[in-house]
Amino acid sequence: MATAIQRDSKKTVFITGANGLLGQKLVNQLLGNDQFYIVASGRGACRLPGEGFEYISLDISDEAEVQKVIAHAAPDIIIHGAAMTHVDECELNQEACYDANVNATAYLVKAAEACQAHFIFVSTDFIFSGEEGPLDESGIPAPVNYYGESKLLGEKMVMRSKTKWAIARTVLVFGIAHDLSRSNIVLWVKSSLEAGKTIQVVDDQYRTPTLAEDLAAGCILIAEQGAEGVFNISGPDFLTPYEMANTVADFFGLNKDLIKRADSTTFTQPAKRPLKTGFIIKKAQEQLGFEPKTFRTAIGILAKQIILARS
Ligand SMILES: NC(=O)C1=CN([C@@H]2O[C@H](COP(=O)(O)OP(=O)(O)OC[C@H]3O[C@@H](n4cnc5c(N)ncnc54)[C@H](OP(=O)(O)O)[C@@H]3O)[C@@H](O)[C@H]2O)C=CC1
Ligand SMILES: Cc1cn([C@H]2C[C@H](O)[C@@H](COP(=O)(O)OP(=O)(O)O[C@H]3O[C@@H](C)C(=O)[C@@H](O)[C@H]3O)O2)c(=O)[nH]c1=O
Repeated sequence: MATAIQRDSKKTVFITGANGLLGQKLVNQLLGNDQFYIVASGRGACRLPGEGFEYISLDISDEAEVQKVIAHAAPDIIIHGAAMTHVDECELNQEACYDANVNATAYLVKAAEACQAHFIFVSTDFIFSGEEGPLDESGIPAPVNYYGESKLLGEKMVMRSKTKWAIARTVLVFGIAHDLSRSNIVLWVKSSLEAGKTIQVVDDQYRTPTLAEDLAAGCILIAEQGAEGVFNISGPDFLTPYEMANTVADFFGLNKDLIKRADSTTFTQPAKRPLKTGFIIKKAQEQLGFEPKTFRTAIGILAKQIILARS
C-alpha cells in the first residue's frame, strides 16, 4: 500500500477490468505518468505483470463490495473498462451480460457520485445498427445485439449521472497482453494462418480497428484533461475484416490463399454484427490531441511485442 504522502500528491485513478486487454495497457501507460496513483481492480487474482500500482480484487457485480472498495479508494478518476465482452456469449447468456455490463455500471456510477469521481466509461460501436458508417459522436444508437444493448444502457446511466463523466467509444480492439480471457482479430488471423487453417473472413463489415495502446492513450488524455462528453477513440483506418486479414498475412508473410472471402449471408455468428460501423475521430484529435496509429503501423508495433514476449 502506498504511503499517504504518495497518494496525497497524486490523483488517484481507479481502473476496473485491469486484468483485461485495455486494463493492462492502461496500467502500463499510467505507470509512466507520475501525476497518478493507480488502483487497479479485477476479478480474482492480479494477472498484471510488474509493480508500482495497488491491486484490489473486485467483482463489480457485487454492489456492496463496489460501494465499500470505491469509498475506501476515494478515487479522483474511475476508468470503467470492465465488461462481459464476448459478444456471442452475451447473446446466449443475457442475464450474465446484464449483470456485468448494466448492473455493475450502475453500482460504479453510484459509487462515483458519492466521491464525485470523474467517471470515464468505455463503450463501443456496437451500440449502432451498422446501417451507416463511419460515424461521428452524433450518431443515433440502435444496437442489433444484446451486448450492444447492454453497453447502450450503460451509456445512458453514465449520461444521467450526477458526477463529471466522459464516454470513450471504441471499435474492434486488438493487441497482445498477459493471460487474456479472449483473443482478437489480429492474433486470431495470425495464429490461424500460422497453423495452416483456412478461415472465412467477411468483406461486408466495416470497422476502424483500434490498437489497445491507442485506446488506453485516449482514455488517459480524457483523464488528464478532465474532458467531459462523448469521444470516439478508435483507429483511423476504415477497413473490412477481409482487408485486415490480408494486411496481417502480408505483414507476417503468411499464406493469403487460406483467407476465404465471406459475407454476412455465408458467415454467421450467434449474435448479429452491425455491418458498417467505424468512427470519425476528428473531435478527439482536435480536442484531446488523440493521434492513433494506422492499422499497418499498429501491426508492426504488435509484431515487436510478440517477439519481445517470446524472448
Ligand atoms: N475488445 C474490443 O474489441 C472492444 C471493447 N470495447 C470495450 O472496451 C472495454 C475493455 O475491453 P477489453 O479490454 O477488450 O476486454 P477484456 O475482455 O480483455 O477485458 C474486460 C475485463 O473485464 C473484466 N470483468 C468482466 N466482468 C467482471 C466483473 N464482474 N468484475 C470484475 N471484472 C470483470 C474481465 O475479467 P476476466 O479477465 O476475469 O474475464 C476482463 O479482465 C470493455 O468495456 C468493452 O466493452 C469496446 C469496443 C471494442
Ligand atoms: C471469428 C470470425 C470473425 N470474423 C469477423 C467478424 C467481425 O467483423 C470481426 C471480429 O469478429 P469477432 O467475433 O472476433 O469480434 P467481435 O465480437 O465482432 O468484436 C467486437 O467485440 C466487442 C467487445 C466490441 O465492442 C466490438 O467493437 C467488436 O470489437 O471479424 C470473420 O469474418 N470470420 C471469423 O471466423
